[in-house]
Amino acid sequence: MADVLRVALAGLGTVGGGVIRVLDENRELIARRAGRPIEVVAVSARDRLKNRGVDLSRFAWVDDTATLADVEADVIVELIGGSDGPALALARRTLAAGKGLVTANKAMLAHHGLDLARAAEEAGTALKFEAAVAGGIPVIKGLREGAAANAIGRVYGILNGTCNFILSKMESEGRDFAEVLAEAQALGFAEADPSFDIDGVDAAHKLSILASLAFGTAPAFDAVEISGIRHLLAADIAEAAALGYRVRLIGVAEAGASGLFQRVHAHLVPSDHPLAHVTGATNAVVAEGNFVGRLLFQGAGAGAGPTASAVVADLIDIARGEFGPAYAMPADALATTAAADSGERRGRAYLRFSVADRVGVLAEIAAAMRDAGVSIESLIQRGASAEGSVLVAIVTHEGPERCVEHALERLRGSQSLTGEPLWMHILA
Ligand SMILES: NC(=O)c1ccc[n+]([C@@H]2O[C@H](COP(=O)([O-])OP(=O)(O)OC[C@H]3O[C@@H](n4cnc5c(N)ncnc54)[C@H](O)[C@@H]3O)[C@@H](O)[C@H]2O)c1
Ligand SMILES: N[C@@H](CCO)C(=O)O
Ligand code: NA
Repeated sequence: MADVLRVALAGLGTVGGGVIRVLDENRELIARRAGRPIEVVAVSARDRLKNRGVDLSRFAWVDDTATLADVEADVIVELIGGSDGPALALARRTLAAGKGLVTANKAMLAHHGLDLARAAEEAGTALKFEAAVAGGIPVIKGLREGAAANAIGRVYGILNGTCNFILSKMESEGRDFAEVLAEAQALGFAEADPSFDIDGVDAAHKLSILASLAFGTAPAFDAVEISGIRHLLAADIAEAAALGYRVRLIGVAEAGASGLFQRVHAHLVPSDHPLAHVTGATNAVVAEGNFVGRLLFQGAGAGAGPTASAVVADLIDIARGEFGPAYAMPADALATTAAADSGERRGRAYLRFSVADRVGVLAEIAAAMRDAGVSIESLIQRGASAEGSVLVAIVTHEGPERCVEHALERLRGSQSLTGEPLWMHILA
């Protein structure tokens, strides 16, 4: 083993800048823990002249990011982002050259993780991605190593800091979604395309990685049912609070009778559940193991310091020679599992309708529920808006989700509805 672990770094933005700061500030400690110093030898980003507040003059600069894979380094750290394009080109070239790859890029892993894992195995090198899921929280290590003895029944959690920040602000300040979004973007943890955050795609990228580790299955991003928080109103959050719940965007993966079920959706979380108390950009992941019981991982899911902390932890593992297959078992041993039929799902639902304020509307909604076999637990109707609409919020008893779908189909096109109904699941 060489005396030094040589690192080349692609991408010098929020996370890349953070990695240089962590390696500088904790240099001695990291060298002692890793058994040898970890040295950045070369860097690459789009703009060489940009002031990043760190001294880059000590590193070789590489203009063409893909060729960073060819420099004399042991590990390439990819912090550019994007599922394809320069990040993927660099990742493939790095592994083909037999060098280790550390990445925070959940979009790339969700789409190409299996191929990259195979390439790493063929080359006998490391592919590590602790920073890609829940930033600084060691949840990849937790599932891959700490919980490795368990069959996992379900893994779920708050996987997107931007959405959780928005939902907590809506909750504490009673403001609507659009007002809070700009504030979240200004904080630097939103994705380059913030629709990835608010439409649930980023959380789905992360969920597909967690599910693979938890269930020993090939990552299956296309099988994740995805919806986001764009259509939530401050009134939904207030209704949820009145009913004893908080609203959180939850990614959940669960082994079902017909296959693996994966969904990202706004949920009502009972206010005594640990996830109800996770506020701001914090992330939290729960894993239910058959021997260890319920594990809760919680902490900073985004931001320069926490995310860089996870990147450097991966580098320390590689410096120690401690790495195995990327997904905890060889890529060819990962099962290809069918997506569970969502029609099998049972649960309780929160349904919100914007309706015209006139006679018979409530009866029409109640009839659609009755005819579809949905049992209503509670129903609240609240005040008229300027446009003469009122909000009707319904909580159902537990039952098949398919029945709720049928009820909503019956109401589609109804003159009584003044907007699209909103459906949130209630976390069990
Ligand atoms: N910011 C976070 O909190 C966070 C948390 C977890 C994971 N991530 C992931 O980490 C990665 C980096 O995120 P970030 O927030 O640091 O992004 P960023 O936009 O702050 O930085 C991106 C860097 O990549 C460089 N870059 C962009 N396109 C390039 C190209 N074509 N060629 C060469 N360099 C290019 C930019 O110059 C910049 O230095 C992404 O995959 C992101 O999803 C970010
Ligand atoms: N955009 C992501 C960054 C961390 O992956 C978030 O808001 O959680
Ligand atoms: Na992590």
